[in-house]
Amino acid sequence: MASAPFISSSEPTKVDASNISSIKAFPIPSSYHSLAEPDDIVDVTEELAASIPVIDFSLLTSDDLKIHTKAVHEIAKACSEWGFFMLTNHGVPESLMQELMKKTHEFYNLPEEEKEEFGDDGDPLSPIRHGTSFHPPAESFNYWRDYLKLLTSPQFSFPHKPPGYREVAFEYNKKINGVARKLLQGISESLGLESDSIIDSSDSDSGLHIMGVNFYPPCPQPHLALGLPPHSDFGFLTFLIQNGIGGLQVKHEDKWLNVNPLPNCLVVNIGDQLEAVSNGRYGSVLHRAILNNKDTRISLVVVNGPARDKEIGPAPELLEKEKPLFKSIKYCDYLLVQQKSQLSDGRTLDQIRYSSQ
Ligand SMILES: O=C(O)CCC(=O)C(=O)O
Ligand SMILES: [Fe+2]
Repeated sequence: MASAPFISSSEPTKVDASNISSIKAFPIPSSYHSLAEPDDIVDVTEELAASIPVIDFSLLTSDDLKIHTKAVHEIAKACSEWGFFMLTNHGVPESLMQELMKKTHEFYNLPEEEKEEFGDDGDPLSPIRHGTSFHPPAESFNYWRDYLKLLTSPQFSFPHKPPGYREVAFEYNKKINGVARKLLQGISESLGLESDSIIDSSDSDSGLHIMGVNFYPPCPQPHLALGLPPHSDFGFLTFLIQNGIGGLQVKHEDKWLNVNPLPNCLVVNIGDQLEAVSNGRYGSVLHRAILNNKDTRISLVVVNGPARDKEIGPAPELLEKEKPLFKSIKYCDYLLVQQKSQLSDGRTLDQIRYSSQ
């Protein structure tokens, strides 16, 4: 079973506040003090953040070849220079995203005992996992978030409560899968591959897709703790939405940048499988979630990926002129490696990287 969902229980620590002059004086347990250098979170460059690429999805899907080709070039640039971008005009209705956030709030407002049946058993391939922190068995710090992780493809698994949550998530997931498919085609083209090359070789239409719901309550000492530590995502692409409260930071040119998404956009980042397929051309971006002491933040990610038993490695077409940087490995085995990794060991991808090229 999961460790007790400590965070969503109303008060992390009972303290007599009558003679405390600042919220910062509330102690959070030292096991949450993962920010070794607290100044780290303010060392961000707003100027660079303003140039985060924006991709207009409607141009990618245009019937006009010139417009489509230009969009593919822009994707190539965003993926190779940044590893993430904001996707606008994606066609996922705003009302659907809002309803999903509303239902997520309702889920987290359920009494703890109502969520017990979904407790994380530690198996990354379990259909529904509810828990707290990041990878509880492998980490040396606790992280200030509760999570829900769902296998949404090939079979759609989702909690049956609160009423309507499953249905709205199903609809959202279907829409995101449509966007993900088109984007993977554009990305294939941007690598000089056939449009369906990545989809076909990874059987991603029957792929293992995972939805993650992150719940970050206000943290009394946000300068000491993190919601999520620096990590890269394991799949091809991650699609993120949030409830209007910021907290996502990405590492770019060795600096942490705050991501302030445009209204209704999808924040997309490259994951490990795409770095492997592209033989390192498109880097899987490091990112993390910081905290605040005022508002509950919710983010929701959909990670699409190859079919569980497909062996994934650099696309053979790319290896005609260059050596492979990564070994091929079955997707489900990669997920197990990631799950077992100590976070301090660096990126999981390094474990399948050829040592000297
Ligand atoms: O909450 C966020 O902004 C980041 C979420 C994330 O990186 C993840 O779920 O993998
Ligand atoms: Fe992530």
